[in-house]
Amino acid sequence: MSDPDPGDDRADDDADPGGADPADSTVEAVFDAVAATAPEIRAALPGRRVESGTDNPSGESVLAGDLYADELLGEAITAIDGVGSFVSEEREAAVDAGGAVGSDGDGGPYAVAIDPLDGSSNLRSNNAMGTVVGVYDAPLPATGRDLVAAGYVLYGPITTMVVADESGVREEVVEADPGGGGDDGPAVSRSVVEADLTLPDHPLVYGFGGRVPDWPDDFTAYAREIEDELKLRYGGAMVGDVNQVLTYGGIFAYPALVDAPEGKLRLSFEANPIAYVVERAGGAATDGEIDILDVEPEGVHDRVPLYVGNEELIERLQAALD
Ligand SMILES: O=P(O)(O)OC[C@H]1O[C@](O)(COP(=O)(O)O)[C@@H](O)[C@@H]1O
Ligand SMILES: [Mg+2]
Ligand SMILES: [Mg+2]
Repeated sequence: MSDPDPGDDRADDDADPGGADPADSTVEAVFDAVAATAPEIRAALPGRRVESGTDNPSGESVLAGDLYADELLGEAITAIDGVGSFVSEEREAAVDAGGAVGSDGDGGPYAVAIDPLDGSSNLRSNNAMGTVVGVYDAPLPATGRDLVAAGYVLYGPITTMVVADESGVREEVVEADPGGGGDDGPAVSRSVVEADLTLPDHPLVYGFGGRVPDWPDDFTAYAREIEDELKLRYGGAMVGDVNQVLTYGGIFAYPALVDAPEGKLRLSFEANPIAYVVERAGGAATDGEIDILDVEPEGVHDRVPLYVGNEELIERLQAALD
């Protein structure tokens, strides 16, 4: 990962691995590819707000926008040297991208897991959504402890990309470069707007998914306390709701539900990458009992309850669910 310089404009084609650790240059290339496709995905959304007619492996209806983002990201990420496998919320099986994942002693080839469009039901209502990315140094399914980097793009009024690795968390603004990219594909301009993103100490906001009558009693009791202390900010896209927590401090949850104890969000594509980002930013993440990053998956499409935010709020939550 390059040393982020606040305010420094970066072009998608200026990543120079030089003498850097080859594993790090792969991570860099993954986020270069994600940034490069973001303006294209955004530009393609207006005509893709309709059902595609298919369901994904989680049994959810797939929109044309989900499929388009999946195709574009799949092409860009599988083309990267050092990526051995590509796994998507929208695909049943991993795509072999060449190279046995985790076979290099010092890192890589990596497995890249994506949620191409997170919160895509917001396409119809024109609200925020995003793309979630996890870079694992192990074949999937794996625990979040095998993540070497994770991040997300947020398609809000502006497009931002948050990237976390061992060294910390940064936020960039990503824009289509009007100069175009020529034969190398689309060019983007990237500015680091926050080089060391950390959760504010004093929490302000909360957002909890699912229907209140479907919440277990212990979570409902916790939520009643939180409602007295923080402001509700829930937009129906995990990426947007978590970004509010990272910006203002607080807690986001898609809890275990009475009839769905595993909640809604997917461990490999959503919960692990988001937990990694929030923990690197100084926060905490749990499934209600243990750190999300320690949850052992049985399959790549496993779901898990997710609670992330300021450490003190997550500790209280765990005590409330005991
Ligand atoms: O509509 P609900 O039940 O509030 O669910 C919202 C949650 O579902 C999701 O949209 C699931 O993600 P996908 O859109 O990628 O399936 C999350 O982003 C969000 O937190
Ligand atoms: Mg999602
Ligand atoms: Mg999705």
